Amino acid sequence: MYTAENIHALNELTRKWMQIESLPNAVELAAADIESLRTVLRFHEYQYYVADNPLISDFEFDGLYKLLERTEKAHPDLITPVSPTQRVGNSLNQNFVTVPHLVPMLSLENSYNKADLLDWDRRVQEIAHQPNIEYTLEPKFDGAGISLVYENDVLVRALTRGDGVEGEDITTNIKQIHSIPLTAPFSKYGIQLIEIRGEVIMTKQAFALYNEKLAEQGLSPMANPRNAAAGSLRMKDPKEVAKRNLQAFLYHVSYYTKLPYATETASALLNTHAGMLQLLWECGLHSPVKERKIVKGIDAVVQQVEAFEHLRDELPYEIDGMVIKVNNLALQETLGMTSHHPRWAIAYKFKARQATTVLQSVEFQVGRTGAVTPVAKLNPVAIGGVTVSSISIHNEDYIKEKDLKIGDTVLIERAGDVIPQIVKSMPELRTGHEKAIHFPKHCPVCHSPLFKEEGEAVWRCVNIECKAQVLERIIHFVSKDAMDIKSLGEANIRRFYELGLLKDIPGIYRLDFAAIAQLDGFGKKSVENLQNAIEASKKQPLHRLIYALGIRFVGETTAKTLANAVTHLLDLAKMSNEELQQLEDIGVKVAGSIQHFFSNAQNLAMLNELKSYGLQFNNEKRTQTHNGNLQGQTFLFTGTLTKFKRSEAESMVEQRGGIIVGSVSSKLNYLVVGEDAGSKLEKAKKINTIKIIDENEFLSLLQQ
Ligand SMILES: NC(=O)c1ccc[n+]([C@@H]2O[C@H](COP(=O)([O-])OP(=O)(O)OC[C@H]3O[C@@H](n4cnc5c(N)ncnc54)[C@H](O)[C@@H]3O)[C@@H](O)[C@H]2O)c1
Ligand SMILES: [Zn+2]
Repeated sequence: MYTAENIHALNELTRKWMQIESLPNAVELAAADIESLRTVLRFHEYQYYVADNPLISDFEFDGLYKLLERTEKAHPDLITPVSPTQRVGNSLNQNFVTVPHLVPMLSLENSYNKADLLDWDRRVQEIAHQPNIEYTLEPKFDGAGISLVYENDVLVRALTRGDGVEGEDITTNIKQIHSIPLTAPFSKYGIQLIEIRGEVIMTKQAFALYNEKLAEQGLSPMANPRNAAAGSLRMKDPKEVAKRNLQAFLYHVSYYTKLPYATETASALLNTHAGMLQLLWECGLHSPVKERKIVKGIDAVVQQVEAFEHLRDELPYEIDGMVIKVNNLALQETLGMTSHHPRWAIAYKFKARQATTVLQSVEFQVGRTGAVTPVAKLNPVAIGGVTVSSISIHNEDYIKEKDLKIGDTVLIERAGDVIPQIVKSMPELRTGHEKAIHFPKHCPVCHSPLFKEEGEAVWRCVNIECKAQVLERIIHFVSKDAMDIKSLGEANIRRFYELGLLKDIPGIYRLDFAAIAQLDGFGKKSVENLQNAIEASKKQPLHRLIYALGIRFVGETTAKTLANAVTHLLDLAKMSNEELQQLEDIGVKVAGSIQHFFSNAQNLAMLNELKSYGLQFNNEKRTQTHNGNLQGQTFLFTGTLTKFKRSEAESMVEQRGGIIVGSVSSKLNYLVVGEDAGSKLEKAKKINTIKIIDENEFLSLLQQ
């Protein structure tokens, strides 16, 4: 569609309009410039919707789109039916059958500031001929839009948004999502056929787990939950979809027909948007009834969106803004829609979390397991208030997959507390001066040759004495989530190592404090602190020690599982591969790595030395709670607990000898269900050995 030359020219035009758009005083273009801006927008729409390959961030695109809107408003005579403002985007995929929506699935008008909201409210008031409009606010869920049709209480069809007029039929895939019921009692409300809109999302937790699994298989991580969710919908194998643990929020009824015998007043819920959400909820659909707010007047709206932006990172799922809707459905009808969006709703977008920048160079770092990780150095760029200047690019396959070169323009994303990721490179924008990234053949630290195991993406330095690895192992050992020896930070470890004062992990417990006291910057007090902190670490519970050892694939969760499974650390050395695999979430790969660790003579010598210094090798909980009434029973909590915090409930179980597990499986004894329990409950119902109990039953179980 576009030649390389076109792309370069359009990229330059884009940068020009972006600059103009970012000027402090909103400018409008001269009539003659409109067509050029439209060409730029059409190009980016094509890249985004058709080629699935955006070259600017959404924030940048929205800015250009607004510039066009403003200009068209000033010159209404120049609006043409083919202007980008006159339609919804196009993203149809040939692999699925397409089916028309009952009502077109439009876009939303976007706003980024208070002034835009006030402006919109003024327009609503004008058309409504009334002040103080009642609005609802909902999170703008950051996933993939879907449309569902229930007919005679049965889910008959699920579509993607597609081009807004027609969507792809993804019914089979959607049926894998547990928060979408296959049947729902709409007939109780006199409804025969109903079309519902919503968003399929992946929670932050499911996303993290999914990425962990990808990493275990040596595959590259996904950049964000949205891509992971959207990608799932169009997968060919529904079983794969089921594995991704997707969820859905249903937030809009776009159409319904009444049963012939239904009276006009079948339900008062049918009069407002909030009522509709309630109706969906009562029919068993996951609508945002708890999340939504109803307010009067735009000032209250502004207050609420600000409050929500602060909450953003605490939510279990990603949202990229809020959607504000007119609550009264009759008024919605009066307001109607443009060809692009309904006039009764507007999205308020939060601060952007994506940006484009240039990849300047690549450094290679050696980790504690010898894995060599390439780290890209970037032109510093601010995203969501933080400046990002370097970013892990994981491994050689990742570099190939993302097609990264030094000098490339890249799109990066920083979502909440997730480590920033490169979403993509933009080979279209290359000038020919970019350089390939060459992976080293030798360890950048100890210079021994690097090896790559069959089926793995990672190159490793296998020299066990490699300085980088030794240092990283010690740094990991003392880190916050491991032995947490705060006074012995990374800088001290490096310094002591260089001076020959610290060579390995057990060396921490035979540090020569007299020698340290002689060093610059170490007073009596700081040496004492260091000594105390090291001494205190001997009391750290077993699971921290296991995690601190840095066994490959053994993260904090697995370390807890292992600690719970034994009474003494060295019991792990005696467990067979099969026994290890019986444990929660331990598969063949993790079990192999644990066995590998415990069969290494050097590791065993290290453990024996640590033991001789008095570190906690016993599972204290097990020895103390040998007679606990929940001894050996496994528990999992789901939903919102109302009587206690989840962490409290978990420690009550552990104090009585019970074990907390991470997921529903046949190894689970009790599922404790709070409010709004979701997929875990559904899954547990299918395994009849699991006892499903509520909070009260849980309490009486504790007291037995
Ligand atoms: N980067 C680029 O080059 C480029 C090009 C074209 C478009 N885009 C981006 O695509 C976006 C336009 O896409 P869009 O039309 O899907 O708009 P949108 O994503 O801004 O908003 C509309 C969507 O929000 C979702 N949504 C989530 N929660 C909702 C709720 N509670 N109520 C209603 N809807 C809710 C729905 O799926 C709906 O379709 C723009 O933000 C633009 O930045 C980017
Ligand atoms: Zn090395």
